[in-house]
Amino acid sequence: MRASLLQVAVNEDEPVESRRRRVAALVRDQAGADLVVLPELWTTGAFAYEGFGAEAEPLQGPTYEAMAKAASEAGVWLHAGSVPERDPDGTLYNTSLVFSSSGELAASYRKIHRFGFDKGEAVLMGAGEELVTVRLPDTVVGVATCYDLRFPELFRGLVDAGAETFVVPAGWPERRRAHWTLLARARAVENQAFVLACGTAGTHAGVPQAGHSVVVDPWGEVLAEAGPGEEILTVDFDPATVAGTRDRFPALKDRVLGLDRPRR
Ligand SMILES: O=C(O)CCC(=O)C(=O)O
Repeated sequence: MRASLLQVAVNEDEPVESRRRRVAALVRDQAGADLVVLPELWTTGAFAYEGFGAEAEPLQGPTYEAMAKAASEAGVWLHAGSVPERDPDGTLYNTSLVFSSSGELAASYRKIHRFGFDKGEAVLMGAGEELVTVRLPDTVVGVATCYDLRFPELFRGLVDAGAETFVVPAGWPERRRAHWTLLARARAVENQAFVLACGTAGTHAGVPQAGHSVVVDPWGEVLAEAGPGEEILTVDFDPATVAGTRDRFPALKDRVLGLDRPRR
């Protein structure tokens, strides 16, 4: 299976509509890949909180339209990263969109763990409540977004729902880059799954982005890692490795369930 992670540069000097057109062209260039992955909030920038309201879209908004078309033109499955979605009730969500190779919406995921503590996304956006997996021709993908990477129980939930490959779009900041790589590898090892973690490059709202998108195999080995700038990271991997690893080293079978709840 061939995946291309598009580590898009998100800088404020590029208008959102230009970036949308540029990214659609990059997706179209990936014909031949099985899966293309975009980062979190690549239209607005994950830290450009002030723009969330103005740039928010209905689910089937301009980014949805452009990405559905690009996926079908390239004939690739596309995890189109996330958009600031405005629900009909007015609530904003950080929503990921996954399209099939014919451009149908296969899944959408509203980010569960919102980042910012008492500001930014954490106060401006609603929290998703549903775990999302999506069956691709060669693997079952579990979807998570950026800050979600810090919450292993979410990934265990995705494993229980059948996930073999985690796709994690992000807008991870440079200042915590060491955590990004470490957590991507940890989620891969503990769940014996592939992790495809796609961040942004550039600087927006004064926050330099980490780049360094990474693909990790179920043994925790880094198969490919991007540098800091805009880059297309292409990797070939065999999803059957997941079942092989889980058979040969069946640690997931030794789980003791319910330890995340206090016991009497
Ligand atoms: O957890 C982190 O360090 C970064 C998270 C983040 O930037 C986000 O979720 O947007």
